[in-house]
Amino acid sequence: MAEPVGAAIVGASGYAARELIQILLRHPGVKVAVATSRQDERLDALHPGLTKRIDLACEPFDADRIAERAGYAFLALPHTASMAIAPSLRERGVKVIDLSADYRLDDAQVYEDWYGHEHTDAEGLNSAVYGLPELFRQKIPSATLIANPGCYTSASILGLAPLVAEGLIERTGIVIDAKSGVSGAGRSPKLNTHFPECNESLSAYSVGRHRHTPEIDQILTTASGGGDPVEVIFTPHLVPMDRGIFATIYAKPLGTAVEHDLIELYRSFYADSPFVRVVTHLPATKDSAYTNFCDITVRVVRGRILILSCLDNLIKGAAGVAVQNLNLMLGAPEATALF
Ligand SMILES: NC(=O)C1=CN([C@@H]2O[C@H](COP(=O)(O)OP(=O)(O)OC[C@H]3O[C@@H](n4cnc5c(N)ncnc54)[C@H](OP(=O)(O)O)[C@@H]3O)[C@@H](O)[C@H]2O)C=CC1
Ligand SMILES: CC(=O)N[C@@H](CCC(=O)OP(=O)(O)O)C(=O)O
Repeated sequence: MAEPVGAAIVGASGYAARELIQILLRHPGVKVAVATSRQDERLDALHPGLTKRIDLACEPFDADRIAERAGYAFLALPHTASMAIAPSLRERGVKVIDLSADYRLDDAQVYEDWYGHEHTDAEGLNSAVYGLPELFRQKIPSATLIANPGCYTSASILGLAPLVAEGLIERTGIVIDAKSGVSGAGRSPKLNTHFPECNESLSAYSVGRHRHTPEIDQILTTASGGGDPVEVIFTPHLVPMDRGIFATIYAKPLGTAVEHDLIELYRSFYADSPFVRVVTHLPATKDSAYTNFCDITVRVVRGRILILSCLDNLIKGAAGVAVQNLNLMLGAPEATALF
């Protein structure tokens, strides 16, 4: 049997990193060979809930040491931290799957406008492939840098892609009312995710200015085949639950919409996508929690199309899709280690 490929987890103490490690520990073709952290700790001390033991101590980030032991690096870092180190890995031949937002937007100026930071890796931005396999499966195997999608973004894009690809809805005025569990904000404590602040409370945030807006617009415009930009009104909410994203999406059809036909369209659009479940019941976050599934259904109400889309933010929204991307890059079955 071939030797497993080495993988590095950068930012090993975070939530997305924990899910990645958990998934990779059951991957037959991959060995977690390096974990880097600013914390001098063992992985099992950082993540006592891992269901399989891993005997690995974290080390400070060092591109040379990663390149010696790993062909692939997952960057589970905040945005700006990823683009500060991705070039050093790629120069050494390490393929990068970046979970942050640093390589998702095509245009450095749009990144600067929405993230408030200058983009410092133009070459990376040009070569990155957006890692949503359901739309870009053909491009991923040859990529050397994957821009893994955001969690709200995946739920929203997967919910809308069949309609924009078929030109069935108006391209502007699409409303995405989205909710996230608190783990979506990461493990580092912040005031709004402090228990007494968010427990027993539901709140909207970043109204009209959430950074996932241009990402959703960009990918849906591509999925529509180009032309006038698709524009969404995206409103995120924080919900006092650990995990899960739920997006309720409203779109105006260009002709008469028939629910049954739309369900058939979605089934056919995702026929080759093992992790999109087009369902007829109303989905709930509990049904996709801890899985790599995105559950979607469609309704027609008073002439509007409603799409309900939900997934686990840490798995289908982050670590699970990252492993889907790795599998495609390795030429392995896309679902390896994910069921
Ligand atoms: N949480 C979610 O649902 C999703 C998250 N993402 C994205 O994935 C990435 C990781 O998210 P998540 O795991 O939730 O975040 P966490 O805050 O849980 O973890 C991020 C880790 O990055 C390291 N880190 C933090 N700041 C810096 C810095 N300035 N320089 C270097 N390293 C730093 C820390 O690791 P250490 O202390 O070990 O060095 C930290 O634990 C982010 O870009 C996030 O936006 C994407 C989709 C969904
Ligand atoms: C609840 C919460 O705070 N969620 C995060 C999104 C998590 C995510 O997908 O972020 P990236 O685009 O950085 O990968 C937010 O709204 O910024």
